[in-house]
Amino acid sequence: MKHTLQLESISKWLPTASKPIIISGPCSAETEEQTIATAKQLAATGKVHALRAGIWKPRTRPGQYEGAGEEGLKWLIAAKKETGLPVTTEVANAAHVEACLKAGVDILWVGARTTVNPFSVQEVADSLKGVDIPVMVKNPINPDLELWIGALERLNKAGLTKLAAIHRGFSSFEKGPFRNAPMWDMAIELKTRIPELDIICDPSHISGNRELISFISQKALDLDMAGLMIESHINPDAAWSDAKQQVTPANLGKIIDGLVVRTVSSDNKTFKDTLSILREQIDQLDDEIMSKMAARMKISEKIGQYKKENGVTILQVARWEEIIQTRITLGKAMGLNADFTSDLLKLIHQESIQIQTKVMNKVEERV
Ligand SMILES: O=C(O)C(=O)C[C@]1(C(=O)O)C=C[C@@H](O)C=C1
Repeated sequence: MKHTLQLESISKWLPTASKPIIISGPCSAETEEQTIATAKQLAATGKVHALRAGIWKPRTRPGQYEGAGEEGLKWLIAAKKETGLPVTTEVANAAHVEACLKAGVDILWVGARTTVNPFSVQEVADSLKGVDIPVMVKNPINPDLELWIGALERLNKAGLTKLAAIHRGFSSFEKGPFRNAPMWDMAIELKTRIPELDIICDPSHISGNRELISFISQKALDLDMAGLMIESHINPDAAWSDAKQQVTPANLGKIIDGLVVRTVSSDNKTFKDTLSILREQIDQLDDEIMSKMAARMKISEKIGQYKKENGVTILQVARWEEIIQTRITLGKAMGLNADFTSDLLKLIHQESIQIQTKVMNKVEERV
């Protein structure tokens, strides 16, 4: 589906920010002192472009710290006055939006648990009609790209053009090394479909663990994301929410210093020439892969016809097992990753079955 969003890039609405844009601050604004002290230390690093803090916290189970509420907005604005940093917080309904606009919050974000619900997103969008404020939209907790895009569209339809997406990873029942599975292909697909949309990565929520923040951040920058939203706290271990994933402002500075910022292209002539030679080689190989693939499918079609005439089933589990095992071994010997070979073969098998299904169901024309 084609998506036409009217967008203004972050460089227009955070003019002081150079790539990567860094948004940082505590998971939750806990007290006025903690909010202002964190903001001051962040500003002192000279590396942060906006201050974040959660005021209303959607928690999985009741009984956890659910945020300071409207009172916290005052602390955020006080921190802005002290540091000059624009401030941003999460909104989930019209009342939150109204309170933020009244207080003078600069940027809003819609959280993952809100993006999943079109009613809530619509409520936020409606309450922002006629207001010119940047809004960042976190991915929904479930890996549904259409829902993510749909939320951006709802806001865009309400007249908001200063939009960005935040990639914070996806919830899953199976627990992997990350708190939220990054599913990078989802962010890549979003960027491919809407190239003019800036994406900010939230390595704190993806990792759930401060040790992995550098790794995730670097990966995000190498996928050409516009910036990072990283949680920080003056005393992370004592944080009232998400303690394990927060870093001190000083450590945030170190993480940022350690990142390699690469550009999408280079003006270096040797680089350009070499890249174009290598790309030609890839074009050539892709041509060969495609024609081999087409030839393979033709044979599959013939097998389908032959099976049809002999009343034999399409699926041949033993043969397929044999193909998987031999090709994985072969691929490994050639330096190919076993998962890659297996995924590729699965796709080929699906298509092959599809082709044979068509053959089987084709009604022969009578002459
Ligand atoms: O060997 C066959 O019987 C085929 O139909 C070919 C093929 C394949 O594409 O390799 C397709 C379906 C079967 O499950 C197994 C293998």
